[in-house]
Amino acid sequence: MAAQNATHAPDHASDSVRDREIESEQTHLDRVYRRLEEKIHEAEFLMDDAAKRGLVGTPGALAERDAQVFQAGVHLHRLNSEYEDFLFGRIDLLLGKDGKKGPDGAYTSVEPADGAIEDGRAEIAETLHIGRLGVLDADYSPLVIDWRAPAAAPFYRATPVSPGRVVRRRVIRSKGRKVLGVEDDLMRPEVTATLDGEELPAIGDGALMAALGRARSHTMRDIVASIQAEQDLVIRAPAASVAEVEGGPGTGKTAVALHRAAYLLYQDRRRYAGGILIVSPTPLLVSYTEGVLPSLGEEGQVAIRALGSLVDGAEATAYDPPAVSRIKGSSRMQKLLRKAARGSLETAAPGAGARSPEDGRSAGAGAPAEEAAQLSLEDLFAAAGDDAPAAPAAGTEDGRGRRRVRSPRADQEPAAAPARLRVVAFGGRIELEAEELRGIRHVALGGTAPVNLLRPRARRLILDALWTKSGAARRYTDPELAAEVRQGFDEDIGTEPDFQEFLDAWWPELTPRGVLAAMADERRLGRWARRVLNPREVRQLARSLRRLDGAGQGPLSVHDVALLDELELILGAPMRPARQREADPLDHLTGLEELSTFADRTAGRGRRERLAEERTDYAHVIVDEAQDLTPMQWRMVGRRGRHATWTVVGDPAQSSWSDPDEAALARDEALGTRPRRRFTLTVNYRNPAEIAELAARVLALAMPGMESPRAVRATGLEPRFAVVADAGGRAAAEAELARATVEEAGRLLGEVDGTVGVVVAMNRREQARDWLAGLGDRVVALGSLEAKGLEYDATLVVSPAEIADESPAGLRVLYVALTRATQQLTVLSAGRDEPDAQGVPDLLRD
Ligand SMILES: Nc1ncnc2c1ncn2[C@@H]1O[C@H](COP(=O)(O)OP(=O)(O)OP(=O)(O)O)[C@@H](O)[C@H]1O
Repeated sequence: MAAQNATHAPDHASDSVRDREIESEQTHLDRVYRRLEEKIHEAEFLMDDAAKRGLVGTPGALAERDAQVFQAGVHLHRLNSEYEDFLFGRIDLLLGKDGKKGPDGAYTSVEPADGAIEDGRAEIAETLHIGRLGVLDADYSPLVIDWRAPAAAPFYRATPVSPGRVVRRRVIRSKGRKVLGVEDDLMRPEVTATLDGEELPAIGDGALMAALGRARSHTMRDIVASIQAEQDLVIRAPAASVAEVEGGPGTGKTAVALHRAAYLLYQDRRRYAGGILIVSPTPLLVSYTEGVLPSLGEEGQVAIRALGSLVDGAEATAYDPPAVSRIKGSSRMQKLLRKAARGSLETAAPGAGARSPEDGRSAGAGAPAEEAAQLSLEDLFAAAGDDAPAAPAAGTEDGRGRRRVRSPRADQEPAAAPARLRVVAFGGRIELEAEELRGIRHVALGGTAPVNLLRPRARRLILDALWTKSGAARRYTDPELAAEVRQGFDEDIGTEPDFQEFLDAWWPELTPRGVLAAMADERRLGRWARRVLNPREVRQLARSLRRLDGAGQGPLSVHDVALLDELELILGAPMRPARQREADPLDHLTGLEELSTFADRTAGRGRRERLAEERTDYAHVIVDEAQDLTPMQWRMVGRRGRHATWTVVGDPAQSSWSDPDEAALARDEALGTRPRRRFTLTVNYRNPAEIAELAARVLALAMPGMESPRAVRATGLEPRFAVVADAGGRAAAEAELARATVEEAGRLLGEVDGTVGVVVAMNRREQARDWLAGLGDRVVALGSLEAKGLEYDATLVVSPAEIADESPAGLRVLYVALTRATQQLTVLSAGRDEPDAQGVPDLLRD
């Protein structure tokens, strides 16, 4: 590790030395900005020149102008903004072993030359400044090295144990164009190093501690100035395979995942033009982290999506109780959904859950009724339902604007997929009875092809059956004539609008939402789920799907979204004209000359969002909090990375999924046979030791034998234990819990400058929001599962026992709740927590 191992020279430097050092960094930063201004002028000149070329008017000149305007425009966008901390680091290096320089103008050797240190003294041979983007001076010497360039690696990797050429690492704090301060770590404290004849001073208390001590806001900051060596190994790992990263709470897994995305784009922008997908467990974590990549100069090619937003047109807003989540997440659902999709064909009415051509999503009638209904297909065709659920309202128009079949019984729920077909041909009637149609459907559904794509096959089988029944084949013995007559027969019948209408009704195009809605019917679901779910599970699942209307519209849970995605696969997407992905100008830019600005990134946002939306297959997939993905979610995410390389970060000790073995199988399937590289992060940068130690007690219960990460700092502030006063009766106890929660949250607000997170059991989260509404926006109420990945200056955990009892994974969820605080933690116990005399709840006692 770098900084926590780095021997940091205590700050003996006097104020004047500090001021002098700040001034010298200011001089360098001024130079950088002067150079940036020159580049802006260059780009403006190019734009101007390009406009003039356009006046010439020949096609060649116009094309050249377009290319030039494009390039110059990209440059301008990229230069026109100032970053906070644009320049954030510096390393002072010894002479390299081979004296060779790389393309960025820096010496490439990692090891110092023999004789670089003599008698404990050394001369600094090279000083490199590290920043968010690379900037070359007019003579191509490096003014700033991009943090992702190879020459910047020693800034992150050097440790006192293996310092390489680095003598001093400096973190520079600046805002806009002003340098505010510097923090140094000496990698070779035993060496007296000089630069231009002057001894190298060490200023400040070390950059890492300064970064960790900062108050937290509601958004995550990048850690580019203080990435540690074990984290850097992950960030820069080759992307050829799967990087699997494990580490306890606060070890920087999320931060590392985000920085890795930026690094990969820098390394090979062309390759990652296919897009990088970052999958997060909750929308809260998405909004917490989504500012990091823009601050690193990257955004366009990266889509950060919550698991509940991975399917276009679906957005999870509802929660399932743990028992229902377990059913919906289990890989048993694959089989059930296949049966439900096929079964829905028999029960679905025309339009029930059928796709609307405008949006490709659901439109249709209400929930299927169980009763049969008589349908009449005027004149030529007739169909009757015997097993028949919903059909659209009589006389209405369907989603395609066509006339619908009518139900003669006005008092009845509109019904049914037609079960009988009657046509007139060769001067007589030909009928296919319910049984025959069922047989045809059965044959058509043979195999595993997507249900919606089997309709042409079913149509052909029906025409075959009608032809056979007509007896025409026997009448025409000349094969050529027979074929001709048959062709005419198919065309006449097949193009008849009523026949097509029959097909729409008998083999409607199913939508994922429609099938999900059909599963809300417990009796029908019971049939489909035979030998897959037990009756209790059937009841729980059906009940949870009653949130949806007949067309499947209504609030979805995060687990429903994975089911919709699976159904999309089972049903098959309707044929849509292929859309070409828009070209992204960023695809063309590589190397040190890359500069991007906030203006650039926000200007292109709309188009970039579109780019992300169109993608369903990515070049690299990063899964955050991977321990929580259910088997069905792994299948959903896996489909988005069939040709991707992967980075998977997680912590088994924080898993809220109850069957880790089943999830591991699904994960293996998603990652396939790609080679894997494993990394472990071992240092907790979030929690002070006092909080980490308390959390470790729950870890010992949740996962005996599992090691906690080592906390990097201590604050001297022990967690506080508060107890809800005894009150007679349930209502009084609830009121007392509310009062104590508000009081403790208020106390924490008074003690920290930044944010306070109040974590309660999931079924209390709305309640807790109401309780805390008057305390302002520094305080946030969270259900236990929502706390995942987030952090606050102070955390109040309300009733650990309630959280632990919520689900079979409750202890691990409690472990997550206890590890969210960067400074202070209060645990509030109620009666069921069985607190001792000091207020320590039973679960947290030593
Ligand atoms: N090298 C670092 N320098 C400064 N801060 C760091 C560093 N590494 C991690 N942090 C900080 O530590 C905190 C925890 O990081 P992060 O959320 O990425 O951890 P995590 O492993 O994903 O945690 P969890 O598993 O609990 O979600 C964040 O505030 C992050 O900015």
